[in-house]
Amino acid sequence: MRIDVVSIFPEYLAPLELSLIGKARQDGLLDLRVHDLRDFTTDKHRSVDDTPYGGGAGMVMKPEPWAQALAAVAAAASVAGAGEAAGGAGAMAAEPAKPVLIVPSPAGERFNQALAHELAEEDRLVFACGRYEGIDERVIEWAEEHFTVRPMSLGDYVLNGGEVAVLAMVEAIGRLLPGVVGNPDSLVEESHSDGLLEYPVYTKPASWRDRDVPAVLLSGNHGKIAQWRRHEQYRRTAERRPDLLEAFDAGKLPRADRTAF
Ligand SMILES: Nc1ccccc1-c1cnco1
Repeated sequence: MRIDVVSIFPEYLAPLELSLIGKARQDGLLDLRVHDLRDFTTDKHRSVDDTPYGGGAGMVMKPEPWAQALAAVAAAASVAGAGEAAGGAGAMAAEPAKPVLIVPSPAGERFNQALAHELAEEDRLVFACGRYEGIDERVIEWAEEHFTVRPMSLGDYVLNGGEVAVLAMVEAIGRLLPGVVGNPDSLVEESHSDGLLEYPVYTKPASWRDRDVPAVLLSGNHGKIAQWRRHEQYRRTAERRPDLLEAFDAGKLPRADRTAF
């Protein structure tokens, strides 16, 4: 997968050089490139924002630098994509699909684990990090010609820009790519992997500050352990995220199991 990120604070994305995602990049499992929006300005002040039409506080990001940056990214990525799609010299180059352009925004669709899995299937992703009061809306309209545009929110709260959201989304997506996580089994029993919260985990010592590990986990009875873990998932989800449990009430949770909540 190739990921391009455009930001006025490229150094904000430095954490993506670390740990799991950093190693995936070194191993060639993820081609992630960060671009400075100011490199696509033409004035001596490298300005990227201006006052909003209609008045109001704050500044709006100018359209032209974004169009220049996104067009450059689309062109660069499509050259790479076309090469792959062509299957080598001589073959007819297949028209690469339009990259997905994710625009982090409080006004976007809600990002979740299902979307992380969906986006992990894409060949290319482009992230546009807005700042100030946002990006001139005409950029989003123009971008539809070159991208599948998806404004996306991490949740109902306000950030100062899209970079933090990109860090979270790239980690959530990147870790799902083949070969990135050492043991793929560990991706199966995580919170939200099956729509429920994960069960509690314990390690040595078996007794710590007068608190004991649940006896079933020391029993060696794998059927009982699996049953206990599943029950804990439902109990936790009912307690902390009843909204998620609705989907299970509808189809996944046998009624008999509801007696415990
Ligand atoms: N508040 C924001 C401001 C700028 C870019 C993204 C966001 C955002 C994303 N998810 C929640 O908020």
